[in-house]
Amino acid sequence: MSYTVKELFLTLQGEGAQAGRAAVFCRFAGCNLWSGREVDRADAICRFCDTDFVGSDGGGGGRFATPERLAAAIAACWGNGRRHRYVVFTGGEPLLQLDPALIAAVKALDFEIAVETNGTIAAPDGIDWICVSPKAGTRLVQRRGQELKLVFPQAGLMPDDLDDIAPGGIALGDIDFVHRWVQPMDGPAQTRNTEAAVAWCLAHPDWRLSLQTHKLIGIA
Ligand SMILES: C[S@@+](CC[C@H](N)C(=O)[O-])C[C@H]1O[C@@H](n2cnc3c(N)ncnc32)[C@H](O)[C@@H]1O
Ligand SMILES: Nc1nc2[nH]cc(C(=O)O)c2c(=O)[nH]1
Ligand code: SF4
Ligand SMILES: [Mg+2]
Repeated sequence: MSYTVKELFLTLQGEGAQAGRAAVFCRFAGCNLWSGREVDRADAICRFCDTDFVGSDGGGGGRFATPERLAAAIAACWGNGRRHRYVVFTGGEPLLQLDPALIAAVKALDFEIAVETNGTIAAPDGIDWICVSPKAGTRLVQRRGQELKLVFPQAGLMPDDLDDIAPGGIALGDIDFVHRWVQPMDGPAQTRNTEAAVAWCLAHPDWRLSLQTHKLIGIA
């Protein structure tokens, strides 16, 4: 299988429980919830996306013919050190492309593997850190992982709606995550959304605030 990558870059994970950790970001092209074209945004299932994932023209992007070639590009992006290697597969929707062969190839180069997914596709085995960010109007297929990161507020998918599906603490029935975050929706109402997210966490201490810290400090 070949892989289409929008961009590859070394930065700090900006969000969630791994915020501040050095990581190679492998941003796959394409998503199942939006074409990525502005003309289609209003009709998309996911309408608030902050990311350009169309094509393969970003820094380090391209078509990779084999898992070994993509893994080698990820390792080159990291540099020489073999310790604490960390790759975050994102997109677009990474689970459209991330497969067992690529997981094995980056593992062979000593990487710990994380994924940022919308939760509509089951994750393959072998991923060390699964962050699911569910989207209103979709079925939550990937219901376990390390973190659940809800972009907030989303009409039709408030944290309460998840409780309705399966009440009772962090393990919500078969919805089972170690951490639960609300992340203010970036966009025109960002300030108001942040205030609302703070208020939510104060009233619901089982949820924590995730800020997009890379945006705060002006890195990718
Ligand atoms: C661009 S998405 C790519 C991964 C995957 N498709 C997903 O949605 O989880 C990466 C992360 O950014 C979040 N995100 C996207 N647009 C956002 C926005 N406008 N404000 C805050 N977070 C956003 C997503 O929910 C997800 O957690
Ligand atoms: N620094 C940084 N951290 C991130 N965490 C999740 C991101 C994403 O777009 O998936 C992201 C991103 O785009 N940049
Ligand atoms: S699911 Fe993720 S990549 Fe796709 S449009 Fe929504 S936020 Fe963007
Ligand atoms: Mg991002």
